Amino acid sequence: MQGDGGVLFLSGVGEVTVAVAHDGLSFQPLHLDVSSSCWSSITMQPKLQSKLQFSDVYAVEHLDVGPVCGPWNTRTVVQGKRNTEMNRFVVHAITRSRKQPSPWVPCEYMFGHKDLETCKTWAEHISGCINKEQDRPKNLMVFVHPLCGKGRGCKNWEMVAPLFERAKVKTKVIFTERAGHAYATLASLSDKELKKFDGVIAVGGDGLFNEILNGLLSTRHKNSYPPTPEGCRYFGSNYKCQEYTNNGVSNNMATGDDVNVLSGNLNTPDDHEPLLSTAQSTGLDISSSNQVPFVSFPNNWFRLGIIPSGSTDAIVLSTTGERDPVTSALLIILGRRISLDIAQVVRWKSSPTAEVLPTVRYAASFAGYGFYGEVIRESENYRWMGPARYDFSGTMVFLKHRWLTVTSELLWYLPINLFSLKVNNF
Ligand SMILES: Nc1ncnc2c1ncn2[C@@H]1O[C@H](COP(=O)(O)OP(=O)(O)OP(=O)(O)O)[C@@H](O)[C@H]1O
Repeated sequence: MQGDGGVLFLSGVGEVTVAVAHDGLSFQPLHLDVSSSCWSSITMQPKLQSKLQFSDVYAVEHLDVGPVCGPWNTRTVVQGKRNTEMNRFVVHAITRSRKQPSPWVPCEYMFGHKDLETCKTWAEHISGCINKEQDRPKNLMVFVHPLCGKGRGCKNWEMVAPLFERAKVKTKVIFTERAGHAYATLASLSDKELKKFDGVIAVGGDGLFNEILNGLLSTRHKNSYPPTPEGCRYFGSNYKCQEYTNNGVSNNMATGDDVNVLSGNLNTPDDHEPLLSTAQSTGLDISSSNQVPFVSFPNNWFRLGIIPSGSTDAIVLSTTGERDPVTSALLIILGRRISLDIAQVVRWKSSPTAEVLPTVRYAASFAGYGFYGEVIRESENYRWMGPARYDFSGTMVFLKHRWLTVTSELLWYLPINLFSLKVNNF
């Protein structure tokens, strides 16, 4: 490598002059009769580009001596069609898929050179450039729901895990064993532990994501509660309701007791919600359950991500727009983000001591009540049916024909950052 470029052998193209700019690489075939069709005539793998942005590169690997292909343009004889043995390194990037169902797929630019040191220098230089890319995660906590959707949670994780490994993103993987596992793990995780991670990934559907969201925010989102609706007065004094901020605490700092009061409240029997059963072990080393949180949300560093594997995947469809595990994994690794509005829903309920206490939920993308809530609750009894359970339980609930009277009011929205798609190259 000399200065800002040099000559390398690019697999499928032949000898190229490689120029390095601050934002990427560009390649120019050295022999002009290796025509531009070389870039587009490749049908065996995703199309290579004559320019490569560092923001699209997720890994660089040095390889041993081995074969590098000649030009794929079979009409040319310049470099020959045979493989040539040389020192190699591979630049792993993402590209739009031409043939596969995934909108984004990994693609490889394999470079070769007869000199080992030249190869090493190039690989190190490109690695250095991609390490300067901001906002990429280094350490992620991953929850995999084995029974989500059509039962593809584990398979989807197995499919994308090598991408994280190649990009040197560390992952702590937890396979959920029951409803509420992800919620309990995150809600009780010490902030010191949480700070070791750059984000949390759900390999599952909307329900698992919702557990993660609630587990993270339940003790760490600090804001005054939204104004109480008129109806609250029926349970007690409105003033009393307003006194609480999130975590069941007043404007003063949280105490362990306050947090426990709310946790107890979350688990009242009339909730019947799987995401809030927190009694069993979480599988993580929790240092303190009475912690005073110092990680608070919203913040700019912590990210959430979804590898879509559920029955409906509504949140992924409203972020990346694609229900594709590989696309999501690549966008997560590259640190692409989009902001997602989160709604906080507070229900005021009277406790056995007649005190009015808040029950708090967070929702992304959509929140349901009444018919929708009943369908979701009913459908959990038929998980073995797969996604068809929603049609079945929808019919069942419809036939029950229950009436509910509801008044609703939009309270407020909190934007938090999510991993996902930045509209770029689309
Ligand atoms: N190991 C488990 N066994 C039983 N239930 C689980 C387990 N892990 C998580 N759950 C619960 O299953 C619920 C649904 O999971 P998830 O959202 O991943 O799949 P889905 O319902 O098929 O997808 P979608 O929500 O997109 O329709 C979650 O709310 C979670 O509480």
